[in-house]
Amino acid sequence: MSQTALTKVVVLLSGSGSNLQAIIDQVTQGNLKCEIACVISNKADAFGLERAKQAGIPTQVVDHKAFDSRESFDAHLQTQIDVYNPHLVVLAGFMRILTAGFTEHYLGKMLNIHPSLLPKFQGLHTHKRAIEANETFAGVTVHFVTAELDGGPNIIQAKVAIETGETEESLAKKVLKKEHIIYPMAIDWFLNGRLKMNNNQTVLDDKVLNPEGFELN
Ligand SMILES: Nc1nc2c(c(=O)[nH]1)N[C@@H](CN(C=O)c1ccc(C(=O)N[C@@H](CCC(=O)O)C(=O)O)cc1)CN2
Ligand SMILES: NCC(=O)N[C@@H]1O[C@H](COP(=O)([O-])[O-])[C@@H](O)[C@H]1O
Repeated sequence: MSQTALTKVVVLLSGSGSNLQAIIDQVTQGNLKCEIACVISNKADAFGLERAKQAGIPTQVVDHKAFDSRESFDAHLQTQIDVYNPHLVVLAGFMRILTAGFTEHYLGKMLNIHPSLLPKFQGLHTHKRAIEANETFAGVTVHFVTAELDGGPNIIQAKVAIETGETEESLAKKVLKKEHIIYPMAIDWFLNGRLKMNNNQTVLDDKVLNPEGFELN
């Protein structure tokens, strides 16, 4: 009997790849039914590429510095991704702002994980900004990617208390533990057809979620 082809996922990253590793681990354990078709980084030295190689996953480097515009970088990146015709594109610490043409092409099938409780602290240096703002909580958001930077509809959020004496490093460590739980969860929901984006809203099991998304306790 022919085996049904696994749904294909392409992962984009720029750094360590611990979120990629969490996804790989869930695939290996049989909890995520998909094939990570390729891991693509804009940084040749991203350790996430090593993690992919150790897992036998094809890798590519598309160096943004080799292109004279965001548009040309994104256009090339898109052609490299579309070779795999993925069902889902996962940004796992991918540190390039993507142009509207690119995000429209993958609208509704591209996810990102962002280390803040969006819409608070869009952009960079989120933990430093949350601590300096005397926030009582920090956290992480998985969201659909749209042209609006970190503005796509939320899917899942997880909170982390900011404690006395918290540092960027200590907070990042606590938040990453939550990231490694909620990203595979969101990907599983998408691959099982439970999660969709409609009219710039997140729909889970045919119900429109609140703007915060599903809150993981
Ligand atoms: N159009 C969109 N592009 C991207 C989104 C998005 O939601 N819409 N998510 C980001 C991920 N991200 C935060 O979650 C993020 C990544 C990068 C930057 C940024 O300012 N990048 C700089 C370069 C920074 C560096 O190289 O260290 C840049 O691109 O000039 C902000 C937020 C991915 N893209
Ligand atoms: N703006 C995007 C962003 O800052 N994403 C963040 O980059 C880190 C990647 O870690 P990893 O490489 O170990 O998965 C994660 O904390 C993720 O939330």
